[in-house]
Formats: sequence, structure tokens, C-alpha cells
Amino acid sequence: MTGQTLYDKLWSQHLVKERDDGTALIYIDRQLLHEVTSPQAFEGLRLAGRKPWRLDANLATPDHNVPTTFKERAEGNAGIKDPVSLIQVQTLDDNCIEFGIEEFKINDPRQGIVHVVGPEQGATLPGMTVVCGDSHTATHGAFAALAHGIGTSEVEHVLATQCLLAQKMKNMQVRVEGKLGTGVTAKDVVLAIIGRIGTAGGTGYAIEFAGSAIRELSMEGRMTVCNMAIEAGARVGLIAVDDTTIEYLAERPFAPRGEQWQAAVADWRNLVSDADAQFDKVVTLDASEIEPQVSWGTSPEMVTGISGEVPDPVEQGDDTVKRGYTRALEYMGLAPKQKITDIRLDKVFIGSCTNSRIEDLREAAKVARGKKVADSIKLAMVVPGSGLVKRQAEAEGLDKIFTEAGFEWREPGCSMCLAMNADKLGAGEHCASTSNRNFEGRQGYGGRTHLVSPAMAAAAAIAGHFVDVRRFDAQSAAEEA
Ligand SMILES: CC(C)[C@H](C(=O)O)[C@@H](O)C(=O)O
Repeated sequence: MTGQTLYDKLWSQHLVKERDDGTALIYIDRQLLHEVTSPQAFEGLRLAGRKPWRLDANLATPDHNVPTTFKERAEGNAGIKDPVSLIQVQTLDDNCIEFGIEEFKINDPRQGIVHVVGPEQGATLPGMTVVCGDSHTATHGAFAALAHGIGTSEVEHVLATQCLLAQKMKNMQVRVEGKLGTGVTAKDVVLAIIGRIGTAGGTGYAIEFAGSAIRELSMEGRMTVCNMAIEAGARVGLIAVDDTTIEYLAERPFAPRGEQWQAAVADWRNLVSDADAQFDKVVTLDASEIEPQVSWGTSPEMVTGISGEVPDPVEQGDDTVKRGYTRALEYMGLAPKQKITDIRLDKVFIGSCTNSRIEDLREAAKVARGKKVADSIKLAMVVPGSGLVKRQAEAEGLDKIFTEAGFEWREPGCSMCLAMNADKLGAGEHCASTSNRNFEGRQGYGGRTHLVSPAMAAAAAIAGHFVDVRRFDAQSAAEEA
């Protein structure tokens, strides 16, 4: 028998029953809940007269609809001006009280984006199955947890039974080998992967990210990579357990302690693909060839390196691609062959479940330190991923670096990633954004999103247009001289 992949192991460890037609029931260890996709699930439970099967498997926090200004947050839920947003957040609070589920409410210091909060608390652990009514649940796969988004009716099913109907995915390995250049980050790696395999490249697969460049990443970088697996079409992104994983989790509030910790660690060490495991598909990238990335279009696969240019639709062989590119350039207000460094920005957003962890903020602050946001930028905002990230950043003085440079320093939440709160792009505005989706209207009606790393976003805020962050310091020193 050939060896098992990490995904195969996680799957078989959680399999309750599998039918001949491939339908299976898997056990779920952890469910994370937020205000957008849980109301109908709780309502379903209520109508059926059911109770959650295992209360302590669930953890909730509002994130999508919370305001991010200090003033509004000081008022708690009453600070939420949009009535629909308020209903969602209030309903989550009410449901968690009624059903007895632990929730980090709006002004709890542990509140934040659900995908930042889970790992930060150690509520996400290796070997777990983790679900949430949110497509970016793939983030948690960075811990060798089988994690993916589910729909609202499935949220109800998991609440009621702690199990989920599932179908086994195929195995894909994406290897990134070699050393990343200075200024090239996890975000650039995942954008480059999506640029290579496309937004449908991972459909039907669980992607395991592997190779020396992935091993070198911190847990935060690994979360950034797995977070965007869904943007490559894969519901699941995974990274094997190693010392980095274990060190990150030690002493986290929800992590086991003492002998249980020792036993867990011994077990977690097996959460790697066997050397002779077979993948259905393998893709390899050379880390040294990856440049800082910038998306130019309206799909995450429409991305290129900072030294590149906007493609010319006319040069695309395939008619569908030609039409897609033409439409994207029209929406984005960009010209064929325009240099990426010539794209001017109106707003800058540093945050989201992709890039709002402490290391992301450190990388952005390193670039912003002692500089000023360009006058042409209408709004540059930094939105920490959780109250604890915010606290840590403030202890390190990062908030001061940002505010002195002219960035707004906000309260934690999903914010301008998808404009479910008041933070939005106006029609036609270009935004350098550290988030994960650049779809039409994603950050506000008519808004134009460019996906980048935190360092690239900070550099763009200062220059007013995209610049190569690898040369940014040298460049600004030369300009000052
Ligand atoms: C609101 C939620 C259902 C949605 C998702 O699942 O991805 C959101 O988080 C997003 O990023 O678009």
C-alpha cells in the first residue's frame, strides 16, 4: 500500500461512515461562527426544537458587520448605524446567549476576524476538522487541520449533530522550492500560485502547500497562503505540522496543557504526508522567481509581478480570455500594456483575514516608518485582525508609526475587504488592498481593488502609485537627496 497524504490522514481519522457512492459523514471538531451565516442555522435549530450537540465545539465572534472607528465601537452594538448590520450582530449575541455558545462580543478584547481569532486562541489545533460558514476557513489548514467553509444549512447540521455530509476531494500538492527574495512575502507566493494555476486550478482538490519556501514561512505567512486556497478554487489548503506549528500553539488559551500537551504534540508530529504518498496533481514553483505581486483585474488570477504590465487582451489566444480581459480592463479603468507602477491609488486598505496579523502590520510599519502618506491618497487605513493583535501592535508602537505617517488606525473587523460595514470604496476608486478578492464591487459599488502584500500596500500609500517595495527604501532615499 502506498503512503497517505496529510489530507488522506485527516479524512480517515474523521470518517464516521462512507457509502458506496462516495457520500460520507465526517466528524467535526470545531465550528467557528460569525454573524452573517449563522442566523438561519440557529433559527432552524429553534424551529426543530433542537439543541447544539456539543457546546464547547463552537466559538463565535462578530466580524463582517462591525464598525471600525473608535467612536462607534465605544458605543458597543448601538454604534452600528446600518440597521441590517445591527440585526446580524445583535442576533448572533442573542443566539449565543440562548443556546449557550461562547462568543467574543464586539468589545471583548478577543473579538476579531474569525479566522484570526481561532488560531490566536488555539481554538484551531492540528488534526482537527474545522468548519465555519465562510469560504476563508481554509486559513486554518495552515495548522494541518482539515478546514473548509460550509453553507448555512450545514452550519445548522453541524450544530445539531457535530457531523457533516462530505465527499472526499482529490489530492494536489503545490511545492514552492528555494528562497524568497527580500521583500517577497507569503501573500506574493499565494498570488503567484493563483496566477499560475488559475482560480479553477484547485477545484475538487485539497491543496497541500509544501517545499522549502513554505517550510520557511512563519505560521502567519502559512495562514496567508492557506487563506487564499479558495481563491485558487480549492476549499481546503493544508500545511504539514513542524516545529513552527507547535511553537506557535504552546500556551494558547484553548490549547491543551501539561501531559495532554505532550501527548497531543506526539500525535501531531504524524500530521505530514508520507514520503511515498501519491498526489493526483503536483505543481512546482521556483521561489526565487516570485516578485512582489499586484492584481490588475477582477479575479485573483489576473495578477502579475510589480515589474510587469497590464496585459493586452488582443494578444490573448483564447476568445473567452480575450473577452474576460477586455471586460476587466474596462471595469478597472486600465489600458493594455500600462505599467503596473503607473497605476495610481485613491485608497489603501491593510487588513482582512488574509493579512491583518501582527507580522503583517510589522511589515507594513517597516515601510511606513518615518514617511508620509501621499497627498493624493484619500484614505489609508490599517485594521488589525483582532483586539489582541491591536493590543500587541500598540505595545510595539506600530499604531504611532502608522498614524504619524497619515494612516488611520482602526478597531478590528473585516472592514473594507468586503464593505459590509461603513468602510467602502467609491465608484472608480483604485485601492491597494491586502485582502483576498478583487471582484467587481467587492469593496464598494464600482470600486477597483488591487490585491497586494502589506509591505506593497504601505509603499503604495506613500508613493501614491504602485512601487517595487524591494527598491522602495533606496528609491525614497534617492528622491530625498
Ligand atoms: C460572508 C461570507 C459568507 C463570505 C465568504 O464565505 O467568503 C465572506 O467572508 C467573503 O469573504 O466573501
